[in-house]
Amino acid sequence: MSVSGSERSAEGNRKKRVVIVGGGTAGWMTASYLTAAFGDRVDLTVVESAQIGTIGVGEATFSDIRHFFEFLRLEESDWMPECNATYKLAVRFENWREPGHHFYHPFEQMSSVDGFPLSDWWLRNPTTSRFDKDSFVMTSLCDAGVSPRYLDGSLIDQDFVEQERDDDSARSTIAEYQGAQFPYAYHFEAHLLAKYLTGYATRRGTRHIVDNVVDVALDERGWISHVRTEEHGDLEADLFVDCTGFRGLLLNKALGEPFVSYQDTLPNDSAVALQVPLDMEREPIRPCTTATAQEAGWIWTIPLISRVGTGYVYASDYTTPEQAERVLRDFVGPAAADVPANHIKMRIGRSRRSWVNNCVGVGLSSGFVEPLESTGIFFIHHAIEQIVKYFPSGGAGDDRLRELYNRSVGHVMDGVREFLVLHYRSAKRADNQYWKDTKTRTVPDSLAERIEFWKHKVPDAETVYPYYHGLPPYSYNCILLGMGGIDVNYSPALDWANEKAALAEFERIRVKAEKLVQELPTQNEYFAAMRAGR
Ligand SMILES: Cc1cc2nc3c(=O)[nH]c(=O)nc-3n(C[C@H](O)[C@H](O)[C@H](O)COP(=O)(O)OP(=O)(O)OC[C@H]3O[C@@H](n4cnc5c(N)ncnc54)[C@H](O)[C@@H]3O)c2cc1C
Ligand SMILES: N[C@@H](Cc1c[nH]c2cc(Cl)ccc12)C(=O)O
Repeated sequence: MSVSGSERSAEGNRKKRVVIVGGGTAGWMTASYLTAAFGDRVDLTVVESAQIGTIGVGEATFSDIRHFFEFLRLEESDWMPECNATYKLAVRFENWREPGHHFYHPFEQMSSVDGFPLSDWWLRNPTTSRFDKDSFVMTSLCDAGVSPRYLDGSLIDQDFVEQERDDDSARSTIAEYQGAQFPYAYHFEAHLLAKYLTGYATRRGTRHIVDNVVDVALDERGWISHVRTEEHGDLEADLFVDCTGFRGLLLNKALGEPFVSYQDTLPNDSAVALQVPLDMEREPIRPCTTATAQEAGWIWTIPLISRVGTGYVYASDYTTPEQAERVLRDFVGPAAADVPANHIKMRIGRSRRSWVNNCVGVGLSSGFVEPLESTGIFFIHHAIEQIVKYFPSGGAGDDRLRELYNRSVGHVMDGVREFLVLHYRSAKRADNQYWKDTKTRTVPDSLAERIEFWKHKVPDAETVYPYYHGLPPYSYNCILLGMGGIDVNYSPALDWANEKAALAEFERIRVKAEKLVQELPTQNEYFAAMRAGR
């Protein structure tokens, strides 16, 4: 049966009621975005427990998150100081190849010369031993610890052109900006962002209830009719958003949607985190996330204003929480002596479907992979954009919209899973059982085949995971060439090609990096100026 446009708009015009259960980063990002998208044409409620805490460890993001802030019409100077935020130009991988080795995965598109990516040219004739330094300007900026903006706030000269916008301009989404690589992302305290967004959303009409949801009631069709709270009665809605974190209270527990584990290919299932004070007068704020390989996983280092978020992500099959905490404390040194450790058990994988009937899971309830490439908040942001894109009418087409949503969200997580598995499979390090097993553990089927292709032709759009999952082919090049455990060959055609233009491109990158390192302020200088109101 088809639904006419007028019938649909009549149903669509009724004010929709949305109840979001959970007030972590996912809950408040969703509330803020829906408010910004629909204004008071949608009736929004967020209910969060005062007893059940949120996950917040000091997070790193994708550069795409700027579209989220732009959608909310927020400037960096509005939210960054509130969230102890800093800039992230890359992920720096330490000791994944061998002790003392490091390389970067930067926010910078890799150039092509005569139709071949720079990685191919570099493999044919490595200018130095550092693929990342020869091919990307950002690598030098990270080593030098500088900000991607000058003290007057202007952005470094990149191919990317910042859009001029005024209050009436259209707002962009992630999908519209594929191809143009923005030069940086952020580090921030996710729980402070949730707090900031609480103010944003409630000032714009979102109802905020602090209470425990104690029951989720289903109607005869198996749809959620209401959630029951301890002190605020029953909350009814057209759409329920499950932002209850790893619990998946609505989606997994009440609706019984199965959780598909990724544990067979990504065994890290635990973390221990610390918030370490940082003396900004003396210590540099590195403009990158650092991922340092360890005996049973890796340690993240995320520089924030006045502190560093750090934690050890490990596989409980290979070490214990006590040993992991010891390794982390040794790594950080005396600065962590009085800081309490936060032990976290992670649920790795995704709900089979994230949207079931009138319930959609966003955040950890929908799915999570270990934070190696900082994808958690990207998953949330992507999911919210898709909710708006596939927002239900209440009519007969909704099944199809949900199906499209589930495909899109499933592809993003499955694609990211492949990308992360590649990190372990391609890491040269094999000095203990944990690292040896990364070479023999099963990988997602198609990845095994892709790796065989990549040995002879560096990753491009034709050979990476074929659906949108946030990561461009150049990211795969960075990991393969940086990790060093899989032999990658250059395209044979380059033996007959003239490399003059490629050598000129490497030289252009070197000169540009040298110039920017001279000119740019350090992150410490930049954020001191921002916080002083510039
Ligand atoms: C170790 C680790 C490191 C991470 N690092 C990064 C990173 O670098 N980059 C990144 O992008 N992401 C990272 N993430 C992910 C990121 O922290 C989360 O995606 C993000 O915080 C969203 O969490 P959430 O809102 O889904 O869940 P939570 O923060 O767990 O929030 C759950 C909410 O549900 C509420 N709730 C639960 N049950 C009930 C109930 N019965 N009644 C009422 N309310 C209830 C709670 O009160 C809480 O408000 C990391 C995660 C982990 C575990
Ligand atoms: N579109 C994403 C993907 C991305 C491109 N380069 C990087 C580098 C790193 Cl460290 C993470 C993510 C990415 C984005 O632009 O954020």
